[in-house]
Amino acid sequence: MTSDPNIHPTVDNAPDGTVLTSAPQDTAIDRAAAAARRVVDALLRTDPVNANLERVAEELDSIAAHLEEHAPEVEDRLIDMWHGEGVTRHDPATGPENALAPPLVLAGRADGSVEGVVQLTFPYQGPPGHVHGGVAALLLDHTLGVANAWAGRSGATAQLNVRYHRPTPLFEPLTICGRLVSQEGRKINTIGEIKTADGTVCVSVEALFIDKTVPRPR
Ligand SMILES: CCCCCCCC/C=C\CCCCCCCC(=O)SCCNC(=O)CCNC(=O)[C@H](O)C(C)(C)COP(=O)(O)OP(=O)(O)OC[C@H]1O[C@@H](n2cnc3c(N)ncnc32)[C@H](O)[C@@H]1OP(=O)(O)O
Repeated sequence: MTSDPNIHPTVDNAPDGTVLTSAPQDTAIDRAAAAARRVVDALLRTDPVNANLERVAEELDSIAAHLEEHAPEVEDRLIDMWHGEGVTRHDPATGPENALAPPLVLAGRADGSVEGVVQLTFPYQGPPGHVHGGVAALLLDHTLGVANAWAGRSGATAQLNVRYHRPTPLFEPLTICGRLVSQEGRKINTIGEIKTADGTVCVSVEALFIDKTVPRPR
C-alpha cells in the first residue's frame, strides 16, 4: 500500500474504496469555490424578476475584481497549480478548487474499475431537465483517465466514442464508472458508463488513450 502522496495509488497497491480524486478540504479556497458553485446554481434557480439581480451583479463584479487584482502571471500560476505529482485540484470534473466541477469524487474498486456518484443540477442542463451531452462526455473522459491511473497507466485521450442511450436526468444520483479493458504498447482502451440509481445505462463510452502526457510546468 502506498503512503507517498506523490505516488498515485493503483489497484495493485491500494485497497478497495481508495478515493482517487482530490478530497475537498476545509480551506478558504475550497470553501470559496463551493460558494461560487452555489452562486452559479442559485443564479439559474432564482426568480430573475424579483431577486434584485442589479445588486447581485454589482457585488459579484466587485468580488471578481478583487480576485483578479491578486492573480499572478498565468505562467507562475500554472507552475503553482501543477506542483507535485499528485491529482489535480483544479480540473473541471473533480477539482474542488474549480467552481465548474460538480465536483465528482471517484473511488477505485478491487475489480480494477473506478466509480463515483454525482447529482447534477441546472448548470449542467442540456435537454429540458436532463444532462448536457458535452458534460456527460467531460465527466466520462476524466473518469476514464482516472481509471487508467488506477490500472497503473496514463495517457492522452485520442478518441472518445460516446453513445447516448437515453436522456440522463438532472436532480438524481448518477453512478459514473470506468475501467481499462485492454492495452497494446502505447494504446490503452478504456470504457465507462453513466447509470441511474436503478442501473439504467444513459451514456456509455469507449475510448482510446495514447501513453503520452503534456509535461507539468516547472
Ligand atoms: C488532469 C491530469 C491530472 C494528472 C494527475 C496524475 C494522476 C492521475 C489521475 C487522474 C488522471 C486525470 C485524467 C485526465 C483525463 C483527461 C484526458 C484528456 O482530456 S487529454 C486532452 C485531450 N486529448 C488531447 O489533447 C490529445 C491530443 N492528441 C495528441 O496529443 C496526439 O495526437 C496523441 C498523443 C494522442 C498521439 O500522438 P503521438 O505522436 O504521441 O502518437 P502517434 O504516433 O500519432 O500514434 C501512436 C499510435 O496511436 C494511434 N492513434 C493516435 N491517435 C489516434 C486516434 N485519434 N485514433 C486512432 N488511433 C490513433 C496511431 O495510429 C499510432 O498507432 P500505430 O502505433 O501506428 O499502430
